[in-house]
Parts: sequence; C-alpha cells; structure tokens
Amino acid sequence: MKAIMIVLTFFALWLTSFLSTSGENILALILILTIGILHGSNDIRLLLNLKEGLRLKMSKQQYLLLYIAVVLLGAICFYLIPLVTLMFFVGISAYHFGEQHWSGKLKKQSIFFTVYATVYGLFIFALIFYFNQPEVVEVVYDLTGFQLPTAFFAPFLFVNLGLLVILSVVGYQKFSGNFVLEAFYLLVFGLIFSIAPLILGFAFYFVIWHSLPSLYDQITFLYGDVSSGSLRKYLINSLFYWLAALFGLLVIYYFIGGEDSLFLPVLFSFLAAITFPHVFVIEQIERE
Ligand SMILES: CC1=C(/C=C/C(C)=C/C=C/C(C)=C/C=O)C(C)(C)CCC1
Repeated sequence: MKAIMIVLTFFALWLTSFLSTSGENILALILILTIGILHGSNDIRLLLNLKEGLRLKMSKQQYLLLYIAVVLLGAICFYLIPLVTLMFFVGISAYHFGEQHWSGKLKKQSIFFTVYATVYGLFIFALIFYFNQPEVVEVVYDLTGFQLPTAFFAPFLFVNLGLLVILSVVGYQKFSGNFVLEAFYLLVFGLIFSIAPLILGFAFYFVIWHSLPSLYDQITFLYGDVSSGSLRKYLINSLFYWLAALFGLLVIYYFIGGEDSLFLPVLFSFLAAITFPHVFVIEQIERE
C-alpha cells in the first residue's frame, strides 16, 4: 500500500509540472471534493456498525441529527471564536492524521500514542505551513482576522521535529515500524509541500496519504475485505452524504457571494466543521 502511495505521490508531482496555477487549483479541488470528502461520507454507517459496548443506543436518524448538530456547533464556534477554533481544528486534525499513520505500527489506547500521533500530525502541518508561509498567513488572516507573524513558522517546525525525535527515542520499544522508512516518508512530504502550492500540497497529502488508506480501513471494517463489490457498496451508501456535503459547500459559497478570494477560507472552514464529528467516529472504530 505504502509503495503505491509513494508512486502516486511522484506521479501527482510529475503531473503538476504540466499544469498552470489554475489547473493546479482545480486538480486540488477535485481531489479534496471527491476522495477527500468521500472518506468522511460513511461516518453514520460506521457508527451503526460499532460493537455494542462502544455504540450509543441511538437510531440512524438520531445519529444523523447529533452529527449535524456537532457540525453546526463547530461552524458557530468558528464564527464566534475563530482563532481558538482554528487552533483546536489544527490540533485534532493533527491527531487524526497521526492516528491514521501510526495505527498498526504503535500500540494504541495509551497516552503515548495520543501524544505521539498529535506531534506527528503537527509536524506534518508545520511542514505544510513552513513551505507556504505567505499563503498560510493570508488564509489564517481571512479566517480569523489574526496576522500570523512569519517568525512563527521555523520555531513551530523545529519544536515539533525535536519533540518527534525525542519521543521516538524515548518510546523506541513501542514501535513496530521502520524509522528509516518513516524518515523517508517525511522527506517525501517535505518535497511535496515545497514544490506544490499550498492547496495542492495539502490535497496530495490529505487524499493520497490520509483519505485513501482511511477508505481502505473503513471498507475492511464495514465489509470484511476490499473488493470491487465492497467498494461499490461503500460508494452507494455514501452517495447521499457526499452529495449533501457538496451541496452544503455550494450553498455557503453562493451566500458569501462566490468571491474568489474567500474560496480557500470557506473551503477550510467547511472542512473543519465536517472534521469535528469525523475525528470522533474514526477514533471509535480504531478502538474496536
Ligand atoms: C492546511 C491549512 C490549514 C489547516 C487545514 C486542516 C487542519 C485540515 C484538516 C483536514 C482534515 C483533518 C480533514 C478530515 O479528515 C489552515 C490552518 C486552515 C491554514 C491554511 C492551510
């Protein structure tokens, strides 16, 4: 799987050398709105499939209402306390990316796992931010009104790198992964983020390194294997939620007047709102 992901990453990077800036933006959007959103479109079914002990005693409709309530709550928080919500969003996204990457390679359900996964994810974000500073400053400003100082980026990167190295050394016996390979993946990520513009670099990581493996895990969890049959079932089951999410994004974009400069902030705040419940769902299935 990882070998396929490396090949896909280099193929994607090669492809971008033929694209104009708008072509790159369109490719990023297509990736995020198709595979990216899809990997969160089956959350209700995942919740319904949890084992008795982990499941809340709720019907599909109740789950759906709760899910929508959490999304709305996230959106309201973003509106009322944007900077705090953004930091929270980056924090739980970091954990979520790290959890996906390290599950199976590091013993779960321990504080060490939670801390390590979060620091790993923060390091990935620090790499994205470091190589795209002007764009990140702009998006953060549009989202929160806060002017991120450029002096933030290098320390954020090196503090997280330092923590990652220290934690890897301290917890060495807990890992079953190969650190040389892990360092190589990080180099590849750094390469992507330094070559591709912000939205495309993020899209490559989010889709190839997070959404595709997560889809694989979810399909295995739901149907026992990954085959054309189980993939078809997954797609049919997620179609409604996927279309609803896209429709929601379109409506929001329409209401803010379809302004180009607001597209990235809207896209990221939309991603944030739907990420909050999704992280909780995946955490539950990982427990199982
Ligand atoms: C890249 C980026 C940001 C963070 C994006 C995040 C945190 C995305 C997380 C997505 C997830 C976890 C999706 C669900 O699976 C900011 C801070 C908005 C600033 C601009 C660049």
